[in-house]
Amino acid sequence: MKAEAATDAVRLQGVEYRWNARDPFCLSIGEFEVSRGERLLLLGASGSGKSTLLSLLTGIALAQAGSLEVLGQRLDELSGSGRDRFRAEHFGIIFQMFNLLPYGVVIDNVLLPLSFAPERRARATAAGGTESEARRLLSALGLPADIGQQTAATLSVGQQQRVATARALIGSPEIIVADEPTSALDDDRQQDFLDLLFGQIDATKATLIMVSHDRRLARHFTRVVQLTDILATSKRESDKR
Ligand SMILES: Nc1ncnc2c1ncn2[C@@H]1O[C@H](COP(=O)(O)OP(=O)(O)OP(=O)(O)O)[C@@H](O)[C@H]1O
Repeated sequence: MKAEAATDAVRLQGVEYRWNARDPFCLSIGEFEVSRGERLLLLGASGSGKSTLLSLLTGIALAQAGSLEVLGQRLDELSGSGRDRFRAEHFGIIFQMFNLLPYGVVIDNVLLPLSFAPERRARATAAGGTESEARRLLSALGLPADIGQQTAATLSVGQQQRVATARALIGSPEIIVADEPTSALDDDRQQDFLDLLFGQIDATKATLIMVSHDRRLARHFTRVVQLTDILATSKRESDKR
């Protein structure tokens, strides 16, 4: 479906999810909305369910109850392959472990999402060609000009993180999701990285949803939400007991 500009980026209501039926962990969200263009930081302790929530938002996991809409599209109305296409087209994802193809060269890693996302490919092509757009992003993220043909496995952690970020940004998806992308960096490099990321996001007006347990990042964002504050009331009460 066509994503309408008037809809929220993300809207959840009464969403429940367990990874498996016998697992005591259940993520249970009352209401949660993210407007388009927000830079949202979602804070929560380790194991509280932040990555699980990102898996639900991106359609990697499917909620067992409730309603979850992204850009006006209910994800449970899409088939598994439809959710995969929707994710590739509308989300740029920076994973906690980056998930680069280790034996692929940097340029191929950055271009990868375009194989599954015709609208993103068309935008990157219109911006001057897919390869030149990949190189522009790598350079804007502070990587040297000759890095494109290097294999991903030979990069430092900081370089891998920037390549993963270029891969998320290419073709200007509407929503950028980042799972603790700064956790491996010292304070100065965190600040550098966030400045570069925000600079690129400002240019495309994308929505940013970042999860972290590090509340010192809060000042960089337009809104900060504690995961415990969006849990369904019954779940919050049982956590207190
Ligand atoms: N792919 C998975 N399969 C099964 N269980 C999972 C999976 N991912 C997470 N879990 C479980 O879901 C619960 C919440 O984990 P999650 O990774 O969402 O928390 P988190 O807040 O992101 O933690 P961290 O900050 O340590 O990354 C944990 O009990 C975890 O073991």
